[in-house]
Amino acid sequence: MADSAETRKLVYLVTGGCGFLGEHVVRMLLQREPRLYELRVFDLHLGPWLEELKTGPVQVTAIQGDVTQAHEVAAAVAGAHVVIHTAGLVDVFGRASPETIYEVNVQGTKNVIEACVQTGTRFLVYTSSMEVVGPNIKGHPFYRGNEDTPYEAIHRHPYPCSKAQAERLVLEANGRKVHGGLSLVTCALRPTGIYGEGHQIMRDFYHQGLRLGGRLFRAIPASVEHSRVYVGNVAWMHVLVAQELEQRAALMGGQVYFCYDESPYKSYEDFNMEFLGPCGLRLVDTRLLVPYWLLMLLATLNALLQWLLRPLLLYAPLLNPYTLAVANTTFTVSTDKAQRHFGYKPLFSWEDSRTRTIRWVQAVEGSAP
Ligand SMILES: NC(=O)C1=CN([C@@H]2O[C@H](COP(=O)(O)OP(=O)(O)OC[C@H]3O[C@@H](n4cnc5c(N)ncnc54)[C@H](O)[C@@H]3O)[C@@H](O)[C@H]2O)C=CC1
Ligand SMILES: C[C@@H](CO)CCC[C@@H](C)[C@H]1CC[C@H]2[C@@H]3[C@H](O)CC4=CC(=O)CC[C@]4(C)[C@H]3CC[C@]12C
Repeated sequence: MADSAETRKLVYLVTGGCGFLGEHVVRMLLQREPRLYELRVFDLHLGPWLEELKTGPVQVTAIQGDVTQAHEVAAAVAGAHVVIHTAGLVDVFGRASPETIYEVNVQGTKNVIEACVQTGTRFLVYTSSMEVVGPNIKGHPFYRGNEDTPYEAIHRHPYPCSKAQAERLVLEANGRKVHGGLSLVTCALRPTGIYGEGHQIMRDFYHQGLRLGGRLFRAIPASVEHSRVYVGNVAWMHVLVAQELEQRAALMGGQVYFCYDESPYKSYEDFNMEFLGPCGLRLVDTRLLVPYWLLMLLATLNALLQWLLRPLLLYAPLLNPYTLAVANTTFTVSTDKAQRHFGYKPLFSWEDSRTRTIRWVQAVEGSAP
């Protein structure tokens, strides 16, 4: 579409716009939403890279704010046509308290919804998570499931509980009258494990491998498969949903969509090696030496250490009872609902996603751990 002033009339707000996913959503909007007049980037921690975005035709407004503060959210939402709500505390490592996780992920989402209702913003896209579904506390596998697959979604950990509550609030808000008398249209996207440029956990694994002499030790059987999705395709799905939500409100309003692409089903560790292998690391199979019960013991010791050290320092290793259980439970998605409902097709092929991620990891080598 031609870049002309009369086409540029929409105001978007991206909460968490400086996060791993949020930054990709911001950049994707600037590349793929020709109607954009103003892009508001709302985050607790603003990134310096935002400055470079202020030279283009779109007004980029950086807003340092806290989603737990209703008045800050309302001020950021007022006048926006679309809100993409990605802000959240993504903590399965015990860094934040359950109360804080709830405050950000649930109360923060309530604040976003109420701000839309009070100020008259009609379109809300929420970044939910596969964890709303599973793996559940019983370790039941979710094998090639879709949005309609029956599954006992029971959780205890604060993170999946908070995401499930927030998603439910967003879907229940669909159809509420907003200021001005029109209806709020909401939907929730459920990414599986996101990877790509900026993924902190991938960076952590890479630095762990460098510290261990170029080796990572397999803890999870290769047969335990996870779905993973490239961050660029997750960002693209967010933008596409936001663009289609008005025209297809009756079909898409109140719906959930898994985020998916052509990334292969593999165990979490084997999938990571698609990027870490070409960067010089190798995965050593130690499962004969380290049986699962010993892994559980190590994970439990990590949790105990975290609790004992908390008054002195934050000890938050990747391995804890929750992350081990999740990693050790198959969770794969096979669906085309997003394509059927709003014509989604991945923007990045698996080969392109892999190449981009490898290049990023290679660039990470020089960065501080
Ligand atoms: N990383 C993953 O594999 C997956 C992530 N998700 C969801 O995607 C969303 C983004 O996740 P990531 O980009 O991975 O995490 P991230 O931690 O990189 O980004 C979250 C952003 O939210 C901001 N934020 C946190 N608390 C805030 C507050 N009180 N007020 C304002 N901003 C706040 C952070 O500063 C950060 O920039 C989250 O809602 C997460 O639950 C869903 C599925 C998978
Ligand atoms: C046995 C351990 C040492 O090798 C392996 C530890 C791997 C874990 C750190 C990851 C395994 C599965 C990941 C989670 C999964 O991708 C689903 C997620 C969805 C989200 O919404 C946020 C991230 C996460 C919880 C993700 C976090 C890291 C793992 C637990």
